Amino acid sequence: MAPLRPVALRRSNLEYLFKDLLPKLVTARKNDECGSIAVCDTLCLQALSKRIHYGKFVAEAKFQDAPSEYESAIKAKDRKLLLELLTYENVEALVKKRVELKAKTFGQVVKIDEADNVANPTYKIKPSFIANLNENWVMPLTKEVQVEYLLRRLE
Ligand SMILES: O=C(O)C(=O)C[C@]1(C(=O)O)C=C[C@@H](O)C=C1
Repeated sequence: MAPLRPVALRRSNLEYLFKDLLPKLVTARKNDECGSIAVCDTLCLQALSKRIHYGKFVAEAKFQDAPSEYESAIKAKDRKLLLELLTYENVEALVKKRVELKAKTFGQVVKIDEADNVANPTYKIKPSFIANLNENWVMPLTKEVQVEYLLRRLE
């Protein structure tokens, strides 16, 4: 397998993270929990980075499945074609549904009344927000990693 070099997050991604995403998730206010917040943020970013960089293993499997198709796109340095080859829209739709279901399951605020009836479910975070985040940010970055990996695959 070709060496797995890290693919750096581009400035535009960092800008998106701090200017667009975080303000949608949190409210700025003074508090004394900065240390714990920084630890949680770091764990989240590490998990995201791991998920995104697993794209390299997926790309390798895709390459081994159809080496000649990928080789010609790699030799032509054709990013657009590589992106087309490695994209499976049906898989992406399934992943999106699964992410939303997981966000519903794990983000549910579990409340029962005195008669043990489960109240209408409410969520700590809107499940569709997480699903859209995955669709618009995590999957495109995973694919970017796959393209970058494949472009170096024949070196
Ligand atoms: O499952 C794959 O084939 C992947 O490459 C992963 C992934 C994803 O990020 O979830 C990325 C690209 C594909 O279009 C579908 C899904």
